[in-house]
Amino acid sequence: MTASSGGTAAAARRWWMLMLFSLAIAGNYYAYDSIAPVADLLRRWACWSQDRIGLLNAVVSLPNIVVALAGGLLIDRQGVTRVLLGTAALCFIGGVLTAMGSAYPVMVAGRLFFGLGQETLLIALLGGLARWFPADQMAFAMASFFSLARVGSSLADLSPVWAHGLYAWGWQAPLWLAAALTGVSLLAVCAYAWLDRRAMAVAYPGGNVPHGTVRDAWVGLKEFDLSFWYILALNVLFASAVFPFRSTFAIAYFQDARGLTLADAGRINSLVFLAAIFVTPLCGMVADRFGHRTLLMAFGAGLMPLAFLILGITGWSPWISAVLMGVSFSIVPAVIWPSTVRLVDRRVLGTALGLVNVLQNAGLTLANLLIGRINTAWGAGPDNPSGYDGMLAFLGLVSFLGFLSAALLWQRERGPNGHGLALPGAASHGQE
Ligand SMILES: N[C@@H](Cc1c[nH]cn1)C(=O)NCC(=O)O
Repeated sequence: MTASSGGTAAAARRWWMLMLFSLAIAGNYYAYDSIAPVADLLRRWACWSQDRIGLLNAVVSLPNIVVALAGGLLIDRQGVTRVLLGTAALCFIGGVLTAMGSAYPVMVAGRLFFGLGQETLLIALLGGLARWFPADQMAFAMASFFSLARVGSSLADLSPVWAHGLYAWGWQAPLWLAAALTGVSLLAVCAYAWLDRRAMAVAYPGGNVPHGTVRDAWVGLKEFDLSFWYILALNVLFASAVFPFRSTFAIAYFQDARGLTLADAGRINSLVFLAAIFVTPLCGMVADRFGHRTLLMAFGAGLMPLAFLILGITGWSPWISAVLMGVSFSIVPAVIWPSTVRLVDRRVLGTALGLVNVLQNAGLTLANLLIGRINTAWGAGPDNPSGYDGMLAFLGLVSFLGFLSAALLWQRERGPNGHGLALPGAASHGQE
C-alpha cells in the first residue's frame, strides 16, 4: 500500500490537504509580493532610495541560490512535514520582523528570514502534493495550487485598492496584514501536519516511513535523465524572463514606452496573474485528461517570445502581448511541475526540486541585474522609449531559449526514452 492509495476517505483527505496547501501558498505569495505596493510609501515617507527598496526583494531570492538545494536535501532526509513546519515558521518570523521594522536593518533581516523559508516551503508543498495525489489528478492538483498562489500575488498587487484604509496609516499596517497571512499559512501547515500524521499511521503502521539518504541524493543527481535537464532549462529560462519583467520592469516600461498611466500599467500587468488564476486549473485538467504535456509546454513556452516580439517590433496594443503572456503563464506552470515529478525518482524529488529552484533563483537574480544594466546603458526612460528595445530583445532571446528547451524535451519524449509525459494521467501510472 502506498500513502496515496485508498478509498473515499483517502480521496476526501487529499482534497483537504490540497485546500490547506493552497491556503499556505496564497498567504506566502501575498507576503512575497507585499513590498512593491508599499514601495511608493517607503520612497515618499521614509525617503528610501530605489536601491534600498530593491534590496528588500533581493534578500529573498539571494539566499536561495544556495539554500533551496539544502532545503530539498532536507526534505528527502527528514520528510515533507517537518520541513513544512520549520519553513512556514521561518516565513512567519520573517513576516513579523518585516512589519515591525521602521528601522531598515530590521526590515532587511525580516525579508532575509522570510527568504530562507520561502523557496523550501514551496518545494515541500509541491513534494507533499506529489506524495498524496495519484498521477491522473496531479496536474490538476498542482495547477489549482498555483492558481491560489496567483490569488495571493494578485491580492497583494491590488491591496492599495481593496485595503486602502491600511495604506493611510503608512507602510507598516499593510505589512502587518502580510505578516498575518504568513501566520495563516503556518496554521494551514500545522493542520496538514495533523492530517498527515493520521494518514501515515494508516499507510505505515510500524512507523517506518521511508526517507532518502544523502547518498541517494548524490546518486540520483548523477542519474537524472536528459529529459530532466531539458525541463530544468525550460523552468530556469521561463522564470528568468517572466518574473523580472512582471515584478520589476513592466510597469515602468508600459508607462515610459507605451504612454500608459500608472493605473493602466498596473492593470495590464495584473492581467497576467488574473488570467492565470482561472486558466491554470483548466490547463492542469487538460494535462490529466489528455496528456500531451510536452506539447502543451512547448506551445505555452512559445507564446512568451512571441509576446515580447510583438511588443518590440509592432505598434499593436500591449493588451495583445499581456493576453499571450497570461496564457503562457497559465500553461507552463500547470504542466511543468507535475511533469518534473514524473521525471525523477521519488526518493530524490526534494533534491531535484531544490536544484531547479536554486538555478531558477540564480537566473532571476542575474536577469534582474542584466536588464537593469541594459536599460541604463540604452538610456531607457520616458524621453527615450526605444531605449527599452534592448530589454525586450534580451527577454525575447531568453524566453526563446526556453521554448527551444521545451521543443527538445518534446522531441526526446516522443522517442524510446520517453517517460509517458504524452499519455493521459491514468494511462501513465505504470510509467512512474
Ligand atoms: N521559485 C519560485 C519563484 C517565486 C515567484 N513567486 C514566489 N516565488 C517559483 O518558481 N514559483 C513557481 C511559480 O510559478 O510561481
